[in-house]
Amino acid sequence: TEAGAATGSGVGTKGDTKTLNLYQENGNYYLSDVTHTGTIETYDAKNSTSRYSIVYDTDTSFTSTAQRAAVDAHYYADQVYDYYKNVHNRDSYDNQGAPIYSIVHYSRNYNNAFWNGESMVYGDGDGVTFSPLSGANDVIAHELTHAVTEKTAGLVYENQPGALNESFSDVFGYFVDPDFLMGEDVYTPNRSGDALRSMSNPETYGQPAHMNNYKNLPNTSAGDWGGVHTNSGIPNKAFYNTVTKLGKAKSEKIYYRALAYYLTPNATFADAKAALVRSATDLYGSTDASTVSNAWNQVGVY
Ligand SMILES: CCC(=O)Oc1c(C)cccc1C(=O)O
Ligand SMILES: [Ca+2]
Ligand SMILES: [Zn+2]
Repeated sequence: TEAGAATGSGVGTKGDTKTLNLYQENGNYYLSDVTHTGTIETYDAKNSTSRYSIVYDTDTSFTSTAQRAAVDAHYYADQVYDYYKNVHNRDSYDNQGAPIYSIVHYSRNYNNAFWNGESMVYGDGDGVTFSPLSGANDVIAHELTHAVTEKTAGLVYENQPGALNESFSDVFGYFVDPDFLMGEDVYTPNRSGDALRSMSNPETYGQPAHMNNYKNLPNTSAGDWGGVHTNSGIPNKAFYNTVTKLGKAKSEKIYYRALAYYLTPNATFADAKAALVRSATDLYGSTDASTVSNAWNQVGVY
């Protein structure tokens, strides 16, 4: 038969069955989703950090244990692509239909996920701190939003702009997975009810929720570039204050507008407040804008 799009199914990291968009050629079925402008493709690093090969099978069902992380990465990449297209009319992270690449089984016992400038990369976790990191849609949304941020505001990954970079990734993680926990589905598989971060109560996981507790860490790798994963608790709490008042529909338009039109690479928390207040004014007027302003006042950003 002619090569082209096919539909299949796979078993994810939680043992659940998911429908998959595939590409069929010469009797092989690839994790290559050709239903959008750019393809969405999923690769396997096989515990290496430099050699990847596209995941494929000789039939349309991806049910092996080794394929589970790839099934989730592929399915959730499509879900996050659809979120940005359907809600914000943004065609992939560059708004020009860039292909989206995911790499799973990166390294060994790797408790990390990251955007490497062209692909989302997921470790398998060590089974204690994390289970395979592609198993949570808020993680995929977080990573792909790093790519959106890079193509829009370009928030520099250090100090306050870096903490904003992190926060915007968590915020769009909320919009795709609307609960205030981040990474809860892959964090500590042997303990329930906890998470990597909490946006409603950042302090639960050691993050500040107010400027009075801003942590001045060194702008080094060891200092997490001025504590970008620590100080993001403050803008995350401001987001929590905003979305609990304005709701998801208004908040996602305000946050996307600020990210795509107003924020600049060296934005401080005060700049982010101003950008969000301006976006709220543009879209919904002064009452909602003052709600946003108060949300930031409450975390000590005046
Ligand atoms: C919610 C996703 C997330 O935070 O991924 C990271 C992990 C698990 C470790 C180190 C960095 C990141 C990141 O993407 O910032
Ligand atoms: Ca979540
Ligand atoms: Zn991040």
